[in-house]
Parts: sequence; structure tokens; C-alpha cells
Amino acid sequence: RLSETLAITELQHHGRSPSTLESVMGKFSKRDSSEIIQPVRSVVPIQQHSGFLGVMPAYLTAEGILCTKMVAFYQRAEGSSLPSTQATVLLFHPEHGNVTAIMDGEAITAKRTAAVSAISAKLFKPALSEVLCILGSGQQARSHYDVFTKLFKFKEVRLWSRRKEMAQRFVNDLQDPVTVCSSVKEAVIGADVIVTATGASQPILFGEWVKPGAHIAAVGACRPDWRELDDVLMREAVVYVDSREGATAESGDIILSGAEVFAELGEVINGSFPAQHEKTTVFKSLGMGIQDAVSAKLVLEKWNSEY
Ligand SMILES: NC(=O)C1=CN([C@@H]2O[C@H](COP(=O)(O)OP(=O)(O)OC[C@H]3O[C@@H](n4cnc5c(N)ncnc54)[C@H](O)[C@@H]3O)[C@@H](O)[C@H]2O)C=CC1
Ligand SMILES: O=C(O)C1=NCCCC1
Repeated sequence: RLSETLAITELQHHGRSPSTLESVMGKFSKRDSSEIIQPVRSVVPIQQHSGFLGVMPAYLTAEGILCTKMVAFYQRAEGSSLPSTQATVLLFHPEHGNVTAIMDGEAITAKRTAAVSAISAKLFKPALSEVLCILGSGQQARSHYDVFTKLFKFKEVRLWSRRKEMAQRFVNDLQDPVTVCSSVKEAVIGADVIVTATGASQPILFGEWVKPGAHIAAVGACRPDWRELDDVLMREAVVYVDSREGATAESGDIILSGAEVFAELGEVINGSFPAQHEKTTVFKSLGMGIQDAVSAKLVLEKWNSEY
């Protein structure tokens, strides 16, 4: 329950200093193994049941965090009572190797992913961003809605989900107005920031609909043969990723489109690559163990301070 209350502001900016997430992603992109060790996620595909099990270890020396997340993602039938993403996070004592905490990883996964997408939006969205569009109405859609509307000011928020009643249900829980759209095209035309957070395995977002200069935070399609974005969009946009190795191993949108990766988010944070916010940009997110590690540490610190 504590991880559900993990404030996004703790993952995001604290005044002027860079957030924990930004600072570790910057460090990761320096590839200094004395600072951070984070192999590409180990994945066991469960083809028979349209899912996979992933193991995501990370060691951050300066932060004193040794962690692994185990995550199962299963494509579910609409309305299933089981969540698609289920996860457990383990923290270890870096000096002795004993387990110091076992925590539920669902809320951490939802919140840290949205926080990282928000960092991408902060860096890459057009200067005048009035319309936010979210595709999908599941856990990630909700966490992205919460973070994006908290951190940025949009004049209009649009939502599309493959079953309109699910989008309607999502909107009914909210206090602020959100337009439910009947098609992806209707939802994205003219949008400045687009979040794709679906379980799709074929493209649902097509470059011809996307406003030039828009920013897309692409969160779904995390298998080498799954897609959310079409070839046109992938080839025309400037493509940023969380990890180059992760993207080349896991992202169908990158592998199958042949799109070139321009930079990692961490490389932009470090100043070694520019944020081309005047161009159409895609941030292809796959998720990283270091993001879970720093989030879990925040949860544990909160626990220790409160109990
Ligand atoms: N980049 C990252 O770090 C992370 C990515 N993910 C990915 O984000 C996506 C969403 O995850 P959750 O919100 O946890 O799942 P969820 O099951 O809560 O939501 C999935 C949404 O996608 C929609 N959807 C499913 N199949 C679809 C299809 N074929 N076409 C269009 N819409 C479809 C569903 O209607 C639902 O609105 C998944 O692809 C998951 O793998 C999840 C966790 C972290
Ligand atoms: O980073 C994660 O956690 C996940 N990424 C892709 C989908 C499953 C969970």
C-alpha cells in the first residue's frame, strides 16, 4: 500500500536539483560499470498464454541499492479481473546480500514508467503543448494521466480505448473533463503530446495522423515482434530510448521498422545529445531495473520513517 502512495514528486523534480530518476538515467548512459550495473532484462516468453516473465536486476553503487524486479506481463481479455502487469521487487543489502525488503511492484511499475515518460515530455514536447492524447485505458494510461495532468497544463485531454465503455469508465472516475474519442485518428489529430499505453501487438498509431512536432511517449509493445507505432512514424521521428541495448533487443517498433535510435534519454540529460523538441519525437520506453531500484528505495525509506 505504501508504494501506491509513492509521490510522483519524489520521482520527479525537487526544486532545482535533478530528480533521482533523471540522475540515475544520466549515470546509466555514461556506461561506467563502477557506478551502475544493469543488464538487459532476461525474458522468458510464455507464448502459449500471450505473456512473458522478465527479471530486471540492477546495482547502483553510490546509491547503495541492489535490487531486482520480477515482472509478468500477460495480454488479457478486456475486462479481465487480473492485472496485465504483475510485479514483485526485492531489495538486498549490497554489502551482505541478504534481502531487506520484498514489495509489490505494480504501483512502482505504473508510477516510475509514467514519471520517466514525463521526463521525456518535459524535454521533447513542443513549446506550446495544448492537447494531450492517451491511447489505452489500463494501469499505465491511468498513471500517465495522473502525472501528465499534474505536471503540465493542457487545454484539452483526449482518451481512446479499443472498447469505448472502458474509456468511459476511466473518465467517469476523474474530476476534470476528458474527451472520449471513437477512433485513434480522431484522438490524435492535432495532439501535441501522445501517450501510447496499450497491449497492442500491431501498429495502432500511424505517422500520417501525427501533428508535425508532436511528442509521443510510447510505453507499450515491449516484445521484438509487437508494435504500437507504424514504420512511417518510426522513420520520420527523432527516436529516443531509455536504453539502446534494451531497445535493440526488445522493441518491435525499432527492430521491425529499422528506425535509427538518435539518443538515450540519459544522454540528453547528460548534455551529450540535444533534445530536438522542434521535431516530431518518439520516446520508446521499455522500462529499466534502475528505475525500479530507486523507486523501491524511496518506498523503503518512507516505510522506515513512518513505522
Ligand atoms: N515501458 C515500460 O516501462 C512499461 C510498459 N508496459 C507496457 O504498457 C502497456 C500497458 O500496460 P498496462 O497498462 O499495465 O496494461 P493494462 O492491461 O492495464 O492496459 C492495457 C490497455 O491496452 C488496451 N489494449 C490491449 N490490447 C490492445 C490492442 N490489441 N489494441 C489496442 N488496445 C489494446 C486495453 O484495452 C487496455 O486499455 C503494455 O504493453 C505493457 O507491456 C507496462 C509496464 C512498464
Ligand atoms: O519495465 C517493466 O517493468 C515492464 N516493461 C515492459 C512490460 C512489462 C513491464
